[in-house]
Amino acid sequence: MRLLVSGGGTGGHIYPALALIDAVRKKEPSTEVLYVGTHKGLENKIVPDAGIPFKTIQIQGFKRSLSLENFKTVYLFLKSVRTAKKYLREFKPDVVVGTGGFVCGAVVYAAARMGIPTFIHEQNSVAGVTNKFLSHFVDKIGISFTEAINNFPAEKVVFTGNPRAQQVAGMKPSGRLKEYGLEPAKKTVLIFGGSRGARRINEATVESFSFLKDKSYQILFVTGSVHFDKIKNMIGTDIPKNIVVEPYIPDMPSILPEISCIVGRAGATSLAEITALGLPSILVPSPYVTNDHQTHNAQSLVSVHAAEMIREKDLDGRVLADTIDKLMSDDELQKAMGENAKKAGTTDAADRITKILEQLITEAHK
Ligand SMILES: CC(=O)N[C@H]1[C@@H](OP(=O)(O)OP(=O)(O)OC[C@H]2O[C@@H](n3ccc(=O)[nH]c3=O)[C@H](O)[C@@H]2O)O[C@H](CO)[C@@H](O)[C@@H]1O
Repeated sequence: MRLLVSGGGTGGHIYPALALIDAVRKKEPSTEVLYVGTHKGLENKIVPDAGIPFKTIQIQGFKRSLSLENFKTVYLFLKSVRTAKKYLREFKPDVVVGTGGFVCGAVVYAAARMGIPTFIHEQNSVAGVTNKFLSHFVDKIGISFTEAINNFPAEKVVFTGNPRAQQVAGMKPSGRLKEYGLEPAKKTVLIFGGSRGARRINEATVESFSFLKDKSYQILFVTGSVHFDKIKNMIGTDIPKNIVVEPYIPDMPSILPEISCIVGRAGATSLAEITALGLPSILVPSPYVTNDHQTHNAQSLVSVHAAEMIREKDLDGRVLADTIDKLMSDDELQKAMGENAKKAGTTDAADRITKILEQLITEAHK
């Protein structure tokens, strides 16, 4: 298969794409892949680091208010469609996949206009702007929450789940926590604010240190690369012995099976990982995302007693520490929440999507 994938900006759009590429390559080892992103998004580092051929186009998102910048956005969109068409003519993909973010808007739109089979994946319960736009042009749409069907032409929609879930499902503890100076034998709480980190979660975590410093469990606190220096300065040299602070974990799936509880945002790809492994979680949805979709994501787990939710407006060090401690002091509760999380997961998304791509290619050759 010749597979062109585009998606970017944040990890939540990139890791599902990489998981899908991984699955397609496992099934068809001769598959040729090209990934198209921007030089500004996280994909500019994550994709080349994964050894996947990578090309960039320049694009930017629309401002919600009427502004001169929007004229520049339209100009860049039309220019990026031309660049995308050039890449498509050179690479000659059998199928083009978009996993969200502005960049895939231009690439998937260009492919559809050229008559190449197209598929988009929506990770969230409420669709993003790019996927809503693209839904009018693509052949098929994979969703990860049944509610998302309302955002799209129903006849194109297939429930697939998130391919990242399949990648992490069944992974076993590997002892990797040792590399971060943690003790694999101890229970570990992982705190992180999505792929870019979250200022409020970081600040509340630093405030919670004084309440958590003498606990029997340990904490891996991941700040997000851009926040790391500031947080390190805020903490100073007085880091409690049971807490390790890191900017970013490049290979998150390898450490997740050793984690007892996750504290984080409610990004859809993080939730796919949490449910694939059956982990209890404490979720602080970002209030800054389109249509408050992270609260919807979080509620899907809270409603089945798989997660606790703290609204960002209610978050401080004391609330965070108390919520963590309540969960970490109750093995039965951890177990029950973990089991409920696992029941909520779908772990064959990559296989389902691979099958759809194969069908699209077969139909195109008829
Ligand atoms: C602010 C924003 O727009 N967030 C959106 C973004 O979140 P974001 O990019 O934060 O995505 P998610 O929380 O869904 O996923 C984060 C991904 O990054 C990985 N990771 C994270 C930290 C780290 O140190 N190492 C690492 O590998 C996680 O394992 C996970 O695979 O995309 C999601 C999926 O469309 C959306 O639901 C979110 O609302």
